[in-house]
Amino acid sequence: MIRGRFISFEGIDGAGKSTQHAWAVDYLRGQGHTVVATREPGGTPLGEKLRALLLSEPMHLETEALLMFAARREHIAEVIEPALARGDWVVCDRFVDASFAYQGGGRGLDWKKLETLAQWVLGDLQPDLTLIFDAPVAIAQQRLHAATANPDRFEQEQAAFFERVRASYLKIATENPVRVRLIDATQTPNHINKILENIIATF
Ligand SMILES: Nc1ncnc2c1ncn2[C@@H]1O[C@H](COP(=O)(O)OP(=O)(O)OP(=O)(O)O)[C@@H](O)[C@H]1O
Ligand SMILES: Cc1cn([C@H]2C[C@H](O)[C@@H](COP(=O)(O)O)O2)c(=O)[nH]c1=O
Repeated sequence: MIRGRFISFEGIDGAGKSTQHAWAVDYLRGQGHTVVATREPGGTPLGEKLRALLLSEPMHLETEALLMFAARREHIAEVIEPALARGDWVVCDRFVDASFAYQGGGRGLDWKKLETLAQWVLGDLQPDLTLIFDAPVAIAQQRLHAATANPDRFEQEQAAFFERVRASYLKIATENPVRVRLIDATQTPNHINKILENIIATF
């Protein structure tokens, strides 16, 4: 059995990542692939319970990081690894880069602690392809405010927090030029669909 493929979608809140994630799942299914559409934090019954806590309850930044990785451990064991072993495509709305960008960049948690957690929880697992949807914070916040009546704990953060998260995503893109593709998310959804089609066809 040929191992499946693993694609993660990343970006600051409101950049338009979930819109493109939904489109890519439909597109890949239309191409005849068996696709597991999933997300983080979440993707398993336990992970979704942790997600509800993470998005609503105030907590220490290290507790936040540990819960993100606890949800991820469950997700990898229960969903991601079995799907890849079956030969399926895993298309995940956020993965480990979000921990570096949000808990590391946004909250200021020591990058080395995150690397230790990532080594423990992921081992050698990495997405085959990561799409980072990049937009200026002001544009992302405008989109978010237009779309969201009840912002969650992360969405309520100030612009300066998202500037740090965005800078971390840009650093991750620069440091991982093979795995990561940076996408200008200020373009129209249709234009971005075409860019994704090209990337998926050639990766
Ligand atoms: N390319 C785009 N141009 C204009 N508006 C967009 C674009 N992509 C998405 N939107 C709109 O912006 C809003 C946020 O989109 P979406 O939920 O995909 O963002 P997100 O990055 O996944 O945010 P979050 O991480 O908070 O879920 C939605 O109303 C969506 O319709
Ligand atoms: C995986 C992961 C996520 N987050 C944050 C980023 C977002 O604000 C929320 C998830 O909400 P979304 O609507 O699904 O984008 O969680 C994080 O801080 N760290 C992580 O590892």
